Amino acid sequence: MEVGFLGLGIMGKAMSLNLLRHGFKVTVWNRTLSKCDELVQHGASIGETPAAVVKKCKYTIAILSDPPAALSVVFDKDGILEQINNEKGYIDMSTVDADTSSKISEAITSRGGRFLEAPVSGSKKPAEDGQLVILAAGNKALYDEVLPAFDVLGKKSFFLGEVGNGAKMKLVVNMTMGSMMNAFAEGIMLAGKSGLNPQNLLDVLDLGAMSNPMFKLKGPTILQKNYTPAFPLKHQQKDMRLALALGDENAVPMPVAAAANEAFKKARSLGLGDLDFSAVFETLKPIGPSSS
Ligand SMILES: NC(=O)C1=CN([C@@H]2O[C@H](COP(=O)(O)OP(=O)(O)OC[C@H]3O[C@@H](n4cnc5c(N)ncnc54)[C@H](OP(=O)(O)O)[C@@H]3O)[C@@H](O)[C@H]2O)C=CC1
Ligand SMILES: O=CC(=O)O
Repeated sequence: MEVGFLGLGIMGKAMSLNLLRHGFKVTVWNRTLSKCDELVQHGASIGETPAAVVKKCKYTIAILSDPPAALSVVFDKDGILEQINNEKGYIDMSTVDADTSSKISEAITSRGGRFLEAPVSGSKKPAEDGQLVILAAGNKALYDEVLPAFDVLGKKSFFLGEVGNGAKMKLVVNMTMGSMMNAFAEGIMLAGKSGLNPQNLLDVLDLGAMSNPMFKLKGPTILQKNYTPAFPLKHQQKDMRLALALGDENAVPMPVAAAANEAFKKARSLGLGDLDFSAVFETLKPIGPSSS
């Protein structure tokens, strides 16, 4: 199977490598074109523009940072719309809001193309291991056709119906995750400041009802102050922002998520946006001379 792949960030690089490893022919494009070189060493071809990738490939997948990026590769010069037609399918796996996804869907389908949104749950390691959870919605026939690719990229794919449902599900999941990360960070800080050994807290949490892979993975790295990005904090804050807007539209009070969003915003204001989202822990430290 031949696929185009747009976006070689943390997720896109791991996912496209995974497709290559499993025998897919992959044509890659990235805004910073030099990032394609490593993929070429693993057998990928390069498309000079998103339009060139779509011209060459029946199916094109994208995973890009945010709504402006997702819209740009579709609508801008040399974008997808220049080559989309009734023989082509476009699959956007970026985390965006339902409105952005719907705009893209309308533009693609009005030119005869088929569209699927398919954001993913799972971070760098699950992407490397083909263990993502895929939250697809849109054209069901296209979903069925690209399942062989989803089976390589993920451990489970959901088809959630009309365009927008995948985006909404992803935002609900990440809103929950961002709130949990803040509670976890506060717990670790409180344990340490009140004279407990934070490692003991991790051990206790891991044995109880709150045990989960995220605490297991991020607890030790927070204690080591290792914030090498797997999921960049700026993207987690974008997801909180978009989830809060979804709450706004639906009149759902979300005080916990709103507080978590403020913490991520504070982290960004401290210059931590490119670090892992667990770096929100750093916002809990007093700024200036330490006090007891
Ligand atoms: N990392 C994670 O754990 C997960 C991330 N996601 C979501 O997946 C998406 C990608 O995340 P991730 O790979 O971590 O992000 P990165 O920041 O590592 O990569 C972002 C990608 O988007 C591209 N990009 C940014 N702006 C533009 C633009 N205006 N036009 C074209 N391309 C652009 C970047 O290109 P360039 O190299 O030129 O900057 C890069 O390829 C995000 O929506 C994120 O929320 C979902 C699940 C997990
Ligand atoms: O979007 C991030 C993730 O870990 O899922």
